Amino acid sequence: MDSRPWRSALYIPASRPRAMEKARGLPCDAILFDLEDAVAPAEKPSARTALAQALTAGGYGPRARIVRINALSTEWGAEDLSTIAPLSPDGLLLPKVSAPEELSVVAERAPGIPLWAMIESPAGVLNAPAIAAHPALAGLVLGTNDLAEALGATSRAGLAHALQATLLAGRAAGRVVLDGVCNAFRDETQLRAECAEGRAWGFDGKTLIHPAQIAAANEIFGPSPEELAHARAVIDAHAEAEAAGQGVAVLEGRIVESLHVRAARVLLARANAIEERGTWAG
Ligand SMILES: CC(C)(COP(=O)(O)OP(=O)(O)OC[C@H]1O[C@@H](n2cnc3c(N)ncnc32)[C@H](O)[C@@H]1OP(=O)(O)O)[C@@H](O)C(=O)NCCC(=O)NCCSC(=O)C[C@H](O)C(=O)O
Ligand SMILES: [Mg+2]
Repeated sequence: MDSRPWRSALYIPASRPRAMEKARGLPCDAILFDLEDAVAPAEKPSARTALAQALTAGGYGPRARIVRINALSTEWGAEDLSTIAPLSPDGLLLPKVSAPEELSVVAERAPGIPLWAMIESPAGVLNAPAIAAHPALAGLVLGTNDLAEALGATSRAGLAHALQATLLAGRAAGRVVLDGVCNAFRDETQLRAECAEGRAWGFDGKTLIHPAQIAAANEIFGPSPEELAHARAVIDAHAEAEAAGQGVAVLEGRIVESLHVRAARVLLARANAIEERGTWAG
């Protein structure tokens, strides 16, 4: 079982060297180095070079280093791929994926590198099951800004069906699925509400745009002390029932079956993986 946490995935425009430097000390689970929409056309070549230097220099510790390249249909995509793939990032994030064939083209040119797909168009959502099932795919990332524009949605509620359909597709294929960003990066209340909703729906974590958003995402997508205590109690109660020859236990007025024990073990394993990250020093 892979217990790697994905609570917080921070976008960093590769055109911001100070931000790429700062990320070496930030407690996010993943860094999404961006060569796409956060980088202006005139800055694309210099951002690509700066990112290659940052990846070569290293120092990102246990944070997953995922690079969002420009689509291969753009004038920058091919060079992004040929520059970044040899540096063995932990993943390549492809924007605006609408069909699994787009993954195959990249997988052929970057064999062995896990691919991530941004689902941020109506076609992407409708084809999410086939995209999620692609053998090179590690995870799906919701692009709620592009999706809202394409759908004409003016609230997160208007995106709910698309978000949940993507989550369903990702889960059916056993992939990591990350929620979209909260644009109001100084609004802690809105961020916490989105994180709580995303976690309740089943997302593994949230994509972020500012370091100030990391703590809330880590807290809300990570197991709470109460959840951990409950998980241990579930395991103990089930073990006691089993020792007494019963298949089902009762804890605090609720039944506990083996599926609850499985879920409790997953939670404890994730908590251990988070703890093992220790101090987050580079
Ligand atoms: C939103 C920002 C432009 C704000 O930047 P700024 O005004 O510089 O913020 P601060 O002054 O508060 O910064 C404080 C310090 O934090 C560092 N910083 C800021 N942002 C980041 C970051 N993302 N990663 C790492 N470090 C960061 C600053 O350098 C300051 O450091 P220090 O010098 O030590 O004080 C900016 O946050 C930003 O550019 N964010 C990322 C925007 C982005 O990537 N957007 C694209 C992805 S969102 C998207 O498109 C998803 C999807 O495709 C969709 O369709 O939805
Ligand atoms: Mg987008």
